[in-house]
Amino acid sequence: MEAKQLIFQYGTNPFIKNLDTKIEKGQITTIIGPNGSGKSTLLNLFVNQLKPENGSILLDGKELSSYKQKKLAEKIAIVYQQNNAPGDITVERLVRYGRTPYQSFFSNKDEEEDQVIDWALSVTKLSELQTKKLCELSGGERQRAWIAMALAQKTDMLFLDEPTTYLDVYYQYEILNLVRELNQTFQMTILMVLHDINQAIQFSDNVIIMKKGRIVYDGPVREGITERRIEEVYGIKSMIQWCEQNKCPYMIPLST
Ligand SMILES: Nc1ncnc2c1ncn2[C@@H]1O[C@H](COP(=O)(O)OP(=O)(O)OP(=O)(O)O)[C@@H](O)[C@H]1O
Repeated sequence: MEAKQLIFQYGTNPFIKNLDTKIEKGQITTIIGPNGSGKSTLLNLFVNQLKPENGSILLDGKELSSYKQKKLAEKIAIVYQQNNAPGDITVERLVRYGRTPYQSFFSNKDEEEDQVIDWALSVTKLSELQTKKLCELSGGERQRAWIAMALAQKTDMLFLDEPTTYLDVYYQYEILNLVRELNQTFQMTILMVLHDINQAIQFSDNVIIMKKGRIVYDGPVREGITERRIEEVYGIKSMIQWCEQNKCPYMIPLST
């Protein structure tokens, strides 16, 4: 997936100007940046929820805007930070909604549909909870249910907008480990927005760093996150250290 010379504006002032980027197939790309830098805007442009003023977004070499909504839903699944559904809906029913793009008058056999639902529930470790209502789940379980629904769409690409917000550190890592597993086991292309820089380092191949609607860095995560760039983008001093156990760098914000 590729964005070329993208221009987008809210109201009259262009917010995103001549933005170019490429989302690498089969990799995990994370968008980071301060509040209001344009992370969700970019993600929403990539799923055709927002329309650019100019420039193009290509998906498999074809203009994103030329895809019918149903066809696009067979290619990209998205999990938002806050998802809405009636609390009394069961997990199984929610996950079944993920099959909507595939439903037609000549519907697939029920068995095939059930197999996909079972697969999505099992990957997200929700098989035992499938008869529970959403309102009876913990925050982490609920987020997994939304991911299961997205998986039921059977897409190659999974986009997530701040999937760990409102979760404690245990569930944050549970979700991020699941995302990594989906990437490694099923070669899903992942694009997500995260706030936590250390989680971005730990779980991504590539990072897009945004500030005020433009891309400051776009490339391999470990090369992109430097003390200098953290200061330039977030305005804070920091120290990047090496964690032997995780075999990856981590960023410590400094208080002065
Ligand atoms: N619907 C809208 N109408 C007008 N301006 C908007 C709208 N949505 C977002 N903006 C503005 O666009 C800018 C980018 O917003 P966006 O939500 O993409 O940032 P973000 O990096 O995802 O922020 P956060 O980290 O706070 O979620 C902000 O200045 C925001 O106020």
